[in-house]
Amino acid sequence: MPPSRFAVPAEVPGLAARRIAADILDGVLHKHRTLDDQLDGAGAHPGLKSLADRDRALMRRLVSTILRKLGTLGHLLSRLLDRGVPTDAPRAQSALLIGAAQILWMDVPDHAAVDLSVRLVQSDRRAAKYAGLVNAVLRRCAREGQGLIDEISPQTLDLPQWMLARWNAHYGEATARDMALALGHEPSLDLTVKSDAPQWASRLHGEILPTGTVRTLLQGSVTMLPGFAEGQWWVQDAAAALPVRLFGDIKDKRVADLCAAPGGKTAQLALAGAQVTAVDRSPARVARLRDNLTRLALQAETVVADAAEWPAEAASFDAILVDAPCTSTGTIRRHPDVAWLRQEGDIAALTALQKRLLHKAANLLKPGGTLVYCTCSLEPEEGEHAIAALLASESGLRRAPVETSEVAGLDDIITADGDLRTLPSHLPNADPRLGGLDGFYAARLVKS
Ligand SMILES: C[S@@+](CC[C@H](N)C(=O)[O-])C[C@H]1O[C@@H](n2cnc3c(N)ncnc32)[C@H](O)[C@@H]1O
Repeated sequence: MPPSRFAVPAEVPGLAARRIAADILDGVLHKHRTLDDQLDGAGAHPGLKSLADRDRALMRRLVSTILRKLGTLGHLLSRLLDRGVPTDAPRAQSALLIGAAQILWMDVPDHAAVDLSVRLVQSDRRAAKYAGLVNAVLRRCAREGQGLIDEISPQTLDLPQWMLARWNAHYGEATARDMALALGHEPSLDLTVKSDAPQWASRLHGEILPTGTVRTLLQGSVTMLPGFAEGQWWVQDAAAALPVRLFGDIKDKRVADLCAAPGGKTAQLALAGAQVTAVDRSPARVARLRDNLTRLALQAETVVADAAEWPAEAASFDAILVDAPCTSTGTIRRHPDVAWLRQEGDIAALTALQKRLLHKAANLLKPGGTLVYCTCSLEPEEGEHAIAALLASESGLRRAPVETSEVAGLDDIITADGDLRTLPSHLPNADPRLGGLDGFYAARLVKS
């Protein structure tokens, strides 16, 4: 990205945030780059450094909203544009998406949304000729957009059709529809606290979920919130906090966390008093895990390795967690780019890796030890089917079904086999922003 793009003097307030939003959107939609990659770390958009916190939060919300409503926006723009969205100028497309999303779902005056999108195209060589079109279409969107959306069922448009078809087949159409509906809402911020949840719920204007997670609607940078710098909590979806609970009492037990970074579950294991070895293949992510543990004042040994090939001694761990890499379709609420970046063909490659990791875990586990396998995927191949295949091939393992009492009485998240299966539509709330869970699967197995 040439720096001259953001070095425009005396820029109109708010334009830099929209320009960065357009760049990041192009990154997801046309360059296959994840949001996380473009927002943090070495690959982060260079213009982010000069954005004020408020503009940065607005930009993030804008991009997330567009990705969450991409099918609806595509439908709407096709109704408002006689000849379709211009294909010879990506900036015209992103300016239309950005303008329409602000008009329909964000607290931005319509005239400002239109004006900023027109400026976005005017400052792009290829898109400048579409300034008049963008102006006219967005004005029409302000007048007619909501009416056009009310004519359709937007939630089923806002997911790739291959994904929706799989969920229809596995969960049934009614549940798949509820899941799609839940994914349309901006999620809460979920925190795992080290202790004294009531105090943190009160200080962070949140509530305590039955499972102990503190859930709040606070927005903006988490690093500015009370308790972050003091290491009193970490960000972790309420569903992601459940698999580690399945180990029960692990104080002083030797535990391997085989896909550990950035360390949300490692932190839970360390907090519970386990002697944790945290393994992850990615050096950069292990560095982040170490930083997180330092902030939280928790200890774990860290190893950078392919866990499936890790040369640790067989039968040497009391407990093993495999939080396997997966398609992450359960995290679309928090990572709406996942819906558009994933392909159905990704599932097969990931299930092959999950299988290798599971067999390694079975080998490293002591007799009598407990293995917890989990993924943040809604695809049965990465959950139920993976465990069925493992149990069929490893006769020394048996399932230890999860009891309702272990998950705060939430019986609808336990399957007939006794595994955990959380869905985005679970834990409903009258205020949808306070409801929902990431989609997780977890199974607990014991070695004889
Ligand atoms: C779902 S994330 C883990 C999240 C983590 N357990 C937490 O709670 O914060 C999966 C992790 O697996 C790591 N990974 C992928 N393939 C791996 C392999 N073969 N061996 C070890 N780690 C691997 C990725 O780098 C990624 O950090």
